[in-house]
Amino acid sequence: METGRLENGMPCHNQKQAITSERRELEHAAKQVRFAGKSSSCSSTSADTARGGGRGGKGGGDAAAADGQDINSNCDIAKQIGPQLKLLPLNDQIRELQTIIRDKSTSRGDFVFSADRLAMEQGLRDCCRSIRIGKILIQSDEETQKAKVFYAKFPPDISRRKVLLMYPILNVSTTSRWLAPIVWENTFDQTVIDAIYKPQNITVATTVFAVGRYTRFLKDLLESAEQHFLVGYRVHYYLFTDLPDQVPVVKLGDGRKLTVIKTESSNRWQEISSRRMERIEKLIEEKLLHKVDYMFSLDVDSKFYAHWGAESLGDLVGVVHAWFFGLTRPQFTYERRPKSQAYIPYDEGDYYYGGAVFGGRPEKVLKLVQTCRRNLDIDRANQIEALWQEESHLNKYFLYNKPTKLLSPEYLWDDTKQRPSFMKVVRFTQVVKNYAEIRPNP
Ligand SMILES: CC(=O)N[C@H]1[C@@H](OP(=O)(O)OP(=O)(O)OC[C@H]2O[C@@H](n3ccc(=O)[nH]c3=O)[C@H](O)[C@@H]2O)O[C@H](CO)[C@H](O)[C@@H]1O
Ligand SMILES: [Mn+2]
Repeated sequence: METGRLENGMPCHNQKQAITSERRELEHAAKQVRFAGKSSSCSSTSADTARGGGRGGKGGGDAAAADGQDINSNCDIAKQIGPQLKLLPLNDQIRELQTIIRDKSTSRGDFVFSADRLAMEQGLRDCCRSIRIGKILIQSDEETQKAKVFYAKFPPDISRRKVLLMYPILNVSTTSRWLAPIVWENTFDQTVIDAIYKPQNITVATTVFAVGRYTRFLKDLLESAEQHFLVGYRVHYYLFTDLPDQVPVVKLGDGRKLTVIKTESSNRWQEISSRRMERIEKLIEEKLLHKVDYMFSLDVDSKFYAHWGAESLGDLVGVVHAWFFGLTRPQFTYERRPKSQAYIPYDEGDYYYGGAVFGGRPEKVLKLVQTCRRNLDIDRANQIEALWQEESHLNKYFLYNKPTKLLSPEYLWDDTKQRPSFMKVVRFTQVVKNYAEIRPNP
């Protein structure tokens, strides 16, 4: 991609309009160059940061490189294509224009003025009448989930030309194929949601496991939860740990409770993570069924950064894993060995769900954890452990028992991953951790 021609060689017939200031704007707008269907521009210097860190060395790196929404992967693509591709960084002028058009108080006139400058096409046509413009529309195919060119019209000699790629429109999907909502910022009205749930005086049970050295995450998780997680609602934390002495004292808000449950340790992290299923099963049967309205299971190595409210509640709730959002089926790290109960063939699957967050009504979650626990037992008897332990089994369960509500990666981000521009808020994130230092085994 090359903009030099715009400033130097491009024949501009309408010289009167191409006054210096307009040219400068054109230049600035041209810097908004991005990939169609990709989220962000990037500079080559950020290309090597934040790759696959959250997956403990298995599977994640490749996935990150192919992630359509990942700012870093744009740079990887730039590297693959070679020096003939130039990515221009987002600058303050563009940010200013974007801020103006998103501001509720912007006047109609200012909106049109700024939107025109961002869109650029008319400006280019006015300025440079001989410029040839092509269009391309790429979307994921509903069936195969692969990128599909729906429409393309280019000048016939495009291969010989310098191409300025601009103004992609990026959409995130807000419903699944089975019409379950996918919760993103701006897809819900918090006032309406609270008006529905507050009068019901609901209680939300929340299970957290902190075994061995993972107790160190408790303070940040609980303190940030008190600031952001279902604030104003009754929340009952059930904290499973082998080290009750290490549970920090955290001041809880009104109507909020914490119960510590002593649990066994294990010398394998895979076991600790997987055994959550049977422990949650027992807890639901003994304490939660018909007593609480909703529940969540959360990873402890996490932190809340922003509002997580009643918009997250539903009969059966799953969250789209940050590293796999926007990827296609074959790239998901499902269990691929038919011998495992978690097996999912390459031509099946909807999303890759994170094991760190799931929830719903207790009776629905009970079915989920029972099924996963049974399948984990069968696998154990057959001496096979699914690639991502209970997360693999959870993905299998959600394939045949579709969640009624999906939370977007805003609800399960990863601190090692750069936030793409279309994602307005990070609500809950996996914190950076040194796996070798905190886990009982490699
Ligand atoms: C973001 C995400 O979806 N993470 C999932 C992923 O990797 P993660 O790397 O997030 O797994 P992890 O090390 O955080 O383990 C999952 C959870 O098990 C607990 N724990 C684990 C080890 C230990 O020594 N002590 C302890 O308490 C703790 O609550 C932790 O949050 O895959 C795991 C299964 O392999 C789980 O499904 C995680 O939820
Ligand atoms: Mn985790």
